[in-house]
Amino acid sequence: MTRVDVALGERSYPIHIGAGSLADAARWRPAIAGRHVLVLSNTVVAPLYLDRVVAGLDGLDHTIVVLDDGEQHKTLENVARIFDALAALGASRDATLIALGGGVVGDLGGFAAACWMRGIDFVQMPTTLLAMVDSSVGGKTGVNLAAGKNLVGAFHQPRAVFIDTRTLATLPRREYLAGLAEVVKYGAIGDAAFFAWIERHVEALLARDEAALDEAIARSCRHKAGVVARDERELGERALLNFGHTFGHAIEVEAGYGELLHGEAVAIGMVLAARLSATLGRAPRADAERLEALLRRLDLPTRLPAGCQPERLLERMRLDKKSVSGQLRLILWTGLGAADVVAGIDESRILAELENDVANLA
Ligand SMILES: NC(=O)c1ccc[n+]([C@@H]2O[C@H](COP(=O)([O-])OP(=O)(O)OC[C@H]3O[C@@H](n4cnc5c(N)ncnc54)[C@H](O)[C@@H]3O)[C@@H](O)[C@H]2O)c1
Ligand SMILES: O=C(O)C(=O)C[C@@H](O)[C@H](O)[C@H](O)COP(=O)(O)O
Ligand SMILES: [Zn+2]
Repeated sequence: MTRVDVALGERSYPIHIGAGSLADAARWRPAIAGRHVLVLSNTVVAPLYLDRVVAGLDGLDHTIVVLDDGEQHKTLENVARIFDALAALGASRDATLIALGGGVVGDLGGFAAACWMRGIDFVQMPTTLLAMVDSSVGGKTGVNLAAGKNLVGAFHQPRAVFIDTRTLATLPRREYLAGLAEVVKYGAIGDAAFFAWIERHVEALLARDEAALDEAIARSCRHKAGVVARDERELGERALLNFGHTFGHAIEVEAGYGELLHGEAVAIGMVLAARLSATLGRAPRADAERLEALLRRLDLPTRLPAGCQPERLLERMRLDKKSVSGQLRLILWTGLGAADVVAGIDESRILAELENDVANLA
């Protein structure tokens, strides 16, 4: 079992990484303070793993909410469903919400926990690679609107994160690869040595080799925990974790929620950000090519899907949460392992980069 701590004063919490932890209630049960527990999951994960968690809730009053599967269900309507279930349970302020599933369940459950009685405890039990390396850590919670990704949300840190790496055995390949995109992101934005490690371990990662996975998850969690501890509310450095996301979120919404996975859209977005950095003379083009080559080896998409309209993508990008007074701010890089926040980019340069991609000129 590996432990990584997120150091946030009185809101500090541990991330426990290891095989089999869901069935080991003695390990996670101490994270539950009160008598009331709501377990949130979805129609895919619940049949696989819910019984392990429920078996550990002996003596507590609990209820279960099972969401329909998919990004299109990360909605305010489903948050309201959770409130109804908490009300029916009679959940008081010392209640705990357990989010058992991928990033959709975690983001949505965390947001419901942030709102119920102005904030109750929540515990993350991530079951996708993406949720293990990224969404279960750091306390960004929220839901999508038709207008854009994660537009409604709150910062609300979990009490603890329990990563049972054994659950990855049932994760579909496409979902697994999407998680690897966020792993690559950590190397790209701040850890060139980790990037090189991923390059050397592509085959092991594709084969879901246990040792390689443990290393990738632990390094990713350590990276994110450090950034969150230094900048919990994204006033500075945390924005770098959004590398590829201004493009990526716009692509995700334009494609239609659930069509392109979050990690896939981020992969395309990171390549666009890297290429734009090169076009603006901020970074070597060879580094953009190296990033794209790695993502391709991981069988991730790196170019815009057919039918994407650059003008529409740019319009969507303007609603990005990093914009200030309507002015876009993008995470670009100066090369592999070094990203920064850039404001004041001429929008025509961004549009041209999108058009190049669509025309496959790159
Ligand atoms: N809060 C954050 O910091 C943060 C970070 C990154 C991404 N996100 C958000 O996370 C979401 C994406 O998360 P995701 O990629 O986990 O998607 P997801 O939650 O939709 O899960 C992916 C798919 O895998 C299935 N699944 C989950 N665990 C499984 C298992 N062990 N075996 C078999 N199937 C399993 C799910 O039912 C779903 O079909 C997006 O909404 C994104 O915006 C949030
Ligand atoms: O934790 C963060 O900070 C991130 O930006 C991590 C991202 O991978 C994640 O997709 C996050 O949900 C995006 O946040 P948003 O603020 O752009 O909605
Ligand atoms: Zn992301």
